[in-house]
Amino acid sequence: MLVVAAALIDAEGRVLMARRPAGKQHAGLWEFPGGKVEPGEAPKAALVRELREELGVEIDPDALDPVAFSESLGERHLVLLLYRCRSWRGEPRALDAAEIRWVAAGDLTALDMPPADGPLAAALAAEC
Ligand SMILES: Nc1nc2c([nH]c(=O)n2[C@H]2C[C@H](O)[C@@H](COP(=O)(O)OP(=O)(O)OP(=O)(O)O)O2)c(=O)[nH]1
Repeated sequence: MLVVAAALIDAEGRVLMARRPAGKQHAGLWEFPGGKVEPGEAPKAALVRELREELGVEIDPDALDPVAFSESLGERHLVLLLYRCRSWRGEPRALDAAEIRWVAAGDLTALDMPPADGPLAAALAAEC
């Protein structure tokens, strides 16, 4: 399963994190907004679509820069691609998540996250 996710970074260098809603796998854990790439879909196009659906923001695919990827061998083999984004249109809203929060880069690794996210948060924090 290929999953794309974004670190939206604001002017203060904080990262937007989303808490997974009840009833879903990893409920209550903090994740980077994003979702599954559909068959035949380009990764960046999938991420633009997911951020529109989940946060109500519009993003130019050219504003997405790859940061790192990680893999997790759970029930399903997951490959998670993380992109960085510093510009978008609209104010992010929690349309899908239980909650969204701006988090200082240095505080990211303290959040409870799905297993695949830890290495990505560390890579992002090291660059910010
Ligand atoms: N969006 C996102 N998903 C992540 C992260 N880390 C991680 O393990 N995942 C997993 C959780 C899910 O199994 C999958 C993303 O799928 P999703 O959020 O589109 O779909 P879902 O299973 O929650 O719900 P559904 O669309 O199948 O109903 O990737 C992350 O940082 N962001």
